[in-house]
Amino acid sequence: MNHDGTGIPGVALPGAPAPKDTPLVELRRAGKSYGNVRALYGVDLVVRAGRVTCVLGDNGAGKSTLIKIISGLHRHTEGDFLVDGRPVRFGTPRDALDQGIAAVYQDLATVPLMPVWRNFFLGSELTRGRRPLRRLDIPRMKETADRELRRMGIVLDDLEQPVGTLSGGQRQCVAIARAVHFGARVLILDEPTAALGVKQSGVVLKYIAAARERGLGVVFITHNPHHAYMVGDHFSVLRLGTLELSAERCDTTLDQLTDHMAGGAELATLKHELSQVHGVDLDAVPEGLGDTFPEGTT
Ligand SMILES: Nc1ncnc2c1ncn2[C@@H]1O[C@H](COP(=O)(O)OP(=O)(O)OP(=O)(O)O)[C@@H](O)[C@H]1O
Repeated sequence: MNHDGTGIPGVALPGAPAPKDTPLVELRRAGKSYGNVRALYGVDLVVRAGRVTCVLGDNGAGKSTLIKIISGLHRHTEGDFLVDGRPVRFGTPRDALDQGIAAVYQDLATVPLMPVWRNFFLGSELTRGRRPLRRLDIPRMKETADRELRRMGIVLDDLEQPVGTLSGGQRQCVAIARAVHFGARVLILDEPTAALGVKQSGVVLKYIAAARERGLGVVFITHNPHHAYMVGDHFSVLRLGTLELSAERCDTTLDQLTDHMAGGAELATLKHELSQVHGVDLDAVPEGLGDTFPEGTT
């Protein structure tokens, strides 16, 4: 059941949003091994209502493993995983969705040639009438999609336009609004700004803030400390499967965050290597690697 009484299976009942700062999801000394590979260990993380928890880390740091545990794709092999203070062990992503935990992945799982409203309800279509005369309730789907997008502050000229014609940022925003509509109270965003330009990234960051304003607990996975710092309330930096930094916004600066991401020693090595290359202006190399190179190349 979803909250508009449409009987959509597998969608969490939202109820009243939890008060701000309520812990929704908690990992305590959690870890995951794939056979002999210890991808994650000793990780403490709290996702709170009305707050954005940023998870940063370089390639292979364990970010995907962490979100796969929370979203029910993988089971943790060490420590505890709690939802609303109760230990859980999800078998499938459906179990996570039933608890209101929704992940929005980079590839978004949309059908590019289908209209926006149709993608909004993909897999959870509204119907009217009884079998064998049951059919899609197109007017209600269009009206609901329009209303929900507007509630998130997303105004599209035409919901009939194929989702493939939207910009990457707009598509992310539609996916966020969709997850919120279907009862998400914990929203996991897997590098939503990774493939976007500056302006589009700004649009997505705005809707991350909008989700927080609606009381959701947001987990924002990113390589980019600048994007994290613009909206984050808490920062967890992973390195080689373990937490290198866990800090509240008031306890860390953007420079410190960037430094943790870059790794001071690695930056020094890189600067040394660059100094051997003709034509590189070393004075222009900023303090952090995250500044120096586009996402995904550091
Ligand atoms: N299915 C798997 N089997 C074995 N090892 C895995 C598996 N998935 C991940 N790993 C290993 O676990 C470690 C963490 O990987 P993970 O994908 O969680 O990192 P990440 O921070 O998401 O990296 P990226 O930003 O590149 O996606 C890596 O060493 C990776 O090789």
